[in-house]
Amino acid sequence: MHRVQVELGERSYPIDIGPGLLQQPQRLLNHYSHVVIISNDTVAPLYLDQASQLFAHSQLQHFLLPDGEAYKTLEQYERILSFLLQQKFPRDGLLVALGGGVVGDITGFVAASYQRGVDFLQIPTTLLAQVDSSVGGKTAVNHPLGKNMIGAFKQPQQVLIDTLVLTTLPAREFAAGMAEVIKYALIADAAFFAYLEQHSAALQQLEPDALAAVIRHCCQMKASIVAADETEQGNRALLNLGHTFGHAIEAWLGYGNWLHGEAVAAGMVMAAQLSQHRGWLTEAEVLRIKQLLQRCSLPVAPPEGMMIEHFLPYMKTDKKVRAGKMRFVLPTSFGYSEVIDDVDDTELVSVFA
Ligand SMILES: NC(=O)c1ccc[n+]([C@@H]2O[C@H](COP(=O)([O-])OP(=O)(O)OC[C@H]3O[C@@H](n4cnc5c(N)ncnc54)[C@H](O)[C@@H]3O)[C@@H](O)[C@H]2O)c1
Ligand SMILES: O=C(O)C(=O)C[C@@H](O)[C@H](O)[C@H](O)COP(=O)(O)O
Ligand SMILES: [Zn+2]
Repeated sequence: MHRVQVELGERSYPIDIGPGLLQQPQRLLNHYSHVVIISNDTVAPLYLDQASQLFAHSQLQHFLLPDGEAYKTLEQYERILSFLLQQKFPRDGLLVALGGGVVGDITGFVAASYQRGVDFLQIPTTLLAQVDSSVGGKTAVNHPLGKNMIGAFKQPQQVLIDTLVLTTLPAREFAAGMAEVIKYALIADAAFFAYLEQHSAALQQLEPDALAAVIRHCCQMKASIVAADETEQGNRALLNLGHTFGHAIEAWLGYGNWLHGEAVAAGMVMAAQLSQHRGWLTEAEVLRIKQLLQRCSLPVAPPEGMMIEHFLPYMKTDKKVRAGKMRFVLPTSFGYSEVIDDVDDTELVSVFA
């Protein structure tokens, strides 16, 4: 087992990574008298029994959401709150998110707000959730007018990553997780990009050593970024590479039509093309990015029919907007990205017309 620590003073917590952790109750740091596991109707039949064994000494209940990004909504958030209130769930209880990023984000937001905050544990079951969404405390639900627009920062008490659960993950979902993995390489780690080029086939075959190494590396990178900037006042925004475009794609198509990771993949290519336009990346470097994404079965262009005028309304309400100006995370060299605030509509139209 590997442990990565997120250093946030009194809100610090460990991320434990290894095969079979769902069957190791001794890994749990804290014990609670009341526990509610929140999952969905795809993950629960696979892993709810195992996860329940972790809490054999607690009063345990579960709540299942319908599966999908389309249900990361205020309506489902309210359903969970009503359940907790009906069950008289106490303020010193523990909520457990068992699932992918959708379950994690909505459970985290409930944990941030139920009785002004209760403890929660992340048990991420997708690659995307294991390398990204379960770490760092961003929680949210979507709104038709914008992605993740309603939420809070709320750190979990612990993140428990059982790498064996990835054996049941559909290939398309694994690919979506690879988009966030490649994102870390483009933010700050060209050597990691080269590693991914060499190991993308092994990763898709779930080769245990490569998989554990990649999950650990991404968690370490995210833990460092979050420890330095918990609430995104500065460099945490780098984790948004590809998301300014990607979130627009998800919202414009209707949540769930493209997976989050797929939208981020296309968004990272758009960001790279903007960098090429500015002379920060060469054509060959943009091609290298596209080729790795394609080798991971990810899209490298926006959806058919989506033009820059469809992106702009969403991008103008992006959470990175400051003083009315859009800000973009762009690679300023290969394997290094920065937040850029002087991109205007004219440049976007000229690059993506
Ligand atoms: N909070 C953050 O920092 C952060 C970071 C990245 C993404 N996100 C959010 O995460 C969400 C995407 O997460 P996701 O990609 O995990 O999608 P998801 O939660 O929808 O899960 C993907 C699919 O896989 C299924 N599934 C989950 N685990 C499985 C398993 N082990 N075996 C079989 N099926 C399994 C799910 O039921 C679902 O159908 C988006 O809403 C995105 O905005 C948040
Ligand atoms: O943790 C972060 O910070 C991220 O930006 C990680 C992203 O992968 C994630 O999709 C996040 O939810 C996007 O941030 P948002 O603030 O634009 O919702
Ligand atoms: Zn993301």
